[in-house]
Amino acid sequence: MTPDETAIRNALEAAAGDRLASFRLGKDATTIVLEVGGLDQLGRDKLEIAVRGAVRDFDLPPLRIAQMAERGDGSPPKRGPRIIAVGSGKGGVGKSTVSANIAVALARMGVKVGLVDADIYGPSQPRLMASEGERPQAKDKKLIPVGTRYGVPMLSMGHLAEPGQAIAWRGPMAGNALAQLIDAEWGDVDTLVVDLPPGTGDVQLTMIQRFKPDGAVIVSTPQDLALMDATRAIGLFDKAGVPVIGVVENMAGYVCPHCGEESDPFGSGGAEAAAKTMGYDFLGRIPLTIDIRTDSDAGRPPAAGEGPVADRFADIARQVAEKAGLAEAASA
Ligand SMILES: Nc1ncnc2c1ncn2[C@@H]1O[C@H](COP(=O)(O)OP(=O)(O)OP(=O)(O)O)[C@@H](O)[C@H]1O
Repeated sequence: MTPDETAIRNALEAAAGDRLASFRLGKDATTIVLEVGGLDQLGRDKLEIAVRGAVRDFDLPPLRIAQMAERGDGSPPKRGPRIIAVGSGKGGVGKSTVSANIAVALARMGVKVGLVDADIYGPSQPRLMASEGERPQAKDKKLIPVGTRYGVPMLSMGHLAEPGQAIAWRGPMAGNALAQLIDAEWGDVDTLVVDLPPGTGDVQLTMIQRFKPDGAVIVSTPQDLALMDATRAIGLFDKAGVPVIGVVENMAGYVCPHCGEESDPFGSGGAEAAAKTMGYDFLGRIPLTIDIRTDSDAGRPPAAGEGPVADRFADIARQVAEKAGLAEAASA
């Protein structure tokens, strides 16, 4: 395979995921076969558009795209655990903190949940879940998730990179590494909480299209700017046909470490109002507290403990479970 062909294949895989049945670069034609079983017409059209877009910048002989429906019965393709994606419009709003704590709270409810840190720019889950420095083993070319003391097996881009090394993933490379994290040996895990990279660019869109999350949770701070960004994040999931489970407002209200009084230096309620205006569910509000930061930095997710913050995460997780149909999974 020439290097060019590898690049084209990577781009195709990033766009089509396991829907790419075959690809052949001939002299007179570029033949791409897509597996479209279980997709409706709109889904098929979107897939083809994504594939055409992915190879647009390559100088190729004319494209010949064939669609085949091996699973012609309309059943969805066989896949692993269901995916709950956690996204945000911009960085630093606490998306990773909220993802980790939702996963821990779900595990406490009895959901068989795993955590994937897809944040290629700054993977922080190993620190949050006290699994820094772990290296996942592999079996039959599949990664085996790292166990954590919170009953949530996990995999992170941070586990794949050397500690302290900056990660400069290019799109297709990131897509392939992420695929390894999701398509891992998850055992009896039936739900994956996936902490997406912050923002709403192409990397995020490609990931969402490729891994087709079953639902999305949006994390936002109360500030206006963050809210506008959150709106963009919602738009991104809408565009990809991923149902938005709801919005979590983080860093809402400051809880004084001395007297426990809650004040609102950045305002609060903005995310709730915006979510409701747009017709999305509001899942809850997490205050800004020193304890959340210090405990998180020390690898102790507040949701694993007791107290008001743990209760709030439990409440958010309960709603996520209900809305994503995980409750039956937990009680089954
Ligand atoms: N409710 C909170 N109270 C206090 N500190 C918080 C809260 N939520 C998050 N933090 C702190 O804010 C910082 C950023 O949080 P986090 O890494 O979860 O954000 P993120 O949106 O995932 O960021 P990034 O874009 O870097 O991935 C961390 O130091 C975290 O401990």
